Amino acid sequence: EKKKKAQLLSCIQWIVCYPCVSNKVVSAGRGIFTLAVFNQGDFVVEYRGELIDAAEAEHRRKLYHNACSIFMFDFIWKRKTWCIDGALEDGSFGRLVNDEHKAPNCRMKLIEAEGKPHLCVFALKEITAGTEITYDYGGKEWPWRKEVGHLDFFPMNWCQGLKPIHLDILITMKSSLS
Ligand SMILES: C[S@@+](CC[C@H](N)C(=O)[O-])C[C@H]1O[C@@H](n2cnc3c(N)ncnc32)[C@H](O)[C@@H]1O
Repeated sequence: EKKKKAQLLSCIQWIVCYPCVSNKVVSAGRGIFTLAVFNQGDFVVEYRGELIDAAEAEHRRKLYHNACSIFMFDFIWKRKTWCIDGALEDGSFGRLVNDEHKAPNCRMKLIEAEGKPHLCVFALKEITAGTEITYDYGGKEWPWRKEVGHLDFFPMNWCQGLKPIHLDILITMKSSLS
């Protein structure tokens, strides 16, 4: 168990954040690139933030600018909608991983640890050093997939009314990831 936890922590330190220039759309903003090799199935990074319920998430979406709402990750856990609010610039990397729906190298999974849900990114295949970490944000027609190019061109409030994401794999772990 200790070894597993140490591995998870060191994985996180292998990741570095650069302004994103490698994405097809230059204005993807920041992206997360790995400095080390990840193998298929490896834990890569956690999408960290504040765990809130659906009512609080709805309330915050009304208050937040789109640029903050985009960091609110809705998901279903124990038959209810929950949200990890990653709007705060807390220096964590998971919230900065960009979307890739055609050939993502990672996927998001829901992990339950010590009775709480955690959103964790796992490698779908071997990822070589220097590669941008990406996962598929899910079903929505995200504006950048239409290659619009910049957040300023996105319609107002397009973040509101997004459907929660069903993450189909649930792993239960005893120890916390933090
Ligand atoms: C959760 S944030 C990811 C981190 C973001 N790149 C940043 O710099 O803060 C989601 C935002 O990143 C941008 N983004 C994510 N994936 C993208 C992609 N494939 N192409 C263009 N922009 C993308 C969009 O502006 C989106 O609103």
